[in-house]
Amino acid sequence: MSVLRFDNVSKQYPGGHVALSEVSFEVQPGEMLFVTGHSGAGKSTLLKLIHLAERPSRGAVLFAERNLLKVRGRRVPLHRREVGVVFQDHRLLTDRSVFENVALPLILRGLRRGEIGKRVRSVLDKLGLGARERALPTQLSAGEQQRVGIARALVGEPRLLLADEPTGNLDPTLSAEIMALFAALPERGISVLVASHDLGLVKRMKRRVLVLDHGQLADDIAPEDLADA
Ligand SMILES: Nc1ncnc2c1ncn2[C@@H]1O[C@H](COP(=O)(O)OP(=O)(O)OP(=O)(O)O)[C@@H](O)[C@H]1O
Repeated sequence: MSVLRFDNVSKQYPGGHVALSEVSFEVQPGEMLFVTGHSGAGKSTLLKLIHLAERPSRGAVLFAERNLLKVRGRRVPLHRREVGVVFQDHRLLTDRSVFENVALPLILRGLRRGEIGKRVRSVLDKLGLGARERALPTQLSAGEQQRVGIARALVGEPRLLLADEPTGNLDPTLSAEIMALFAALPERGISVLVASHDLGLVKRMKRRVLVLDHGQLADDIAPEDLADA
């Protein structure tokens, strides 16, 4: 069973701009892949359709065989529990501590305090942030801030992690560290889909790459074919 399937998905924004055109692909559980392409190619739009920030104009997006068109109203938050999202600007609450930022998704779910503490500390430890739980985001380095964003996306134990230009603000060393964190997730059964326009970084990771060109899926490159791409 695939974790994600796009069946001939098109997205036309109000105003007429076609951001995605008849895109089809499938992602298996525990697979890590990239989506790349020029600015405006449709990378962010593709991710938005998966976490239901946008809806397709035509075609179907299936998550664990569930057609997301049928996910409406109160079911949207339930769907989002299964999909963690990491943004380039990490979108942390600046007046809340690292612990509180990461705890937020679990508080919204109504989990008990003890359970929240256990889960938040476990994910902070895994990401090397155990000693920083009381810090405010502004007291952290850029790489640490991004790791807090990743911790918040992972604390709910999603099936799929989406990351939109997650290393856009980081230097090459920190980018490589963040990518190594992502690359370790598939062995925990978490699929990872990363949007990035950084071709060098994408190639170094030696994973499957979807290439978007003006909204069309121009290529779907297997890791073994990457050197020739
Ligand atoms: N809300 C919107 N309304 C209208 N057009 C939009 C909207 N969001 C995106 N677009 C357009 O859709 C196209 C695809 O945008 P998208 O953000 O998906 O591209 P991208 O590949 O992520 O680009 P970038 O690398 O610059 O972030 C662009 O031409 C963009 O201007």
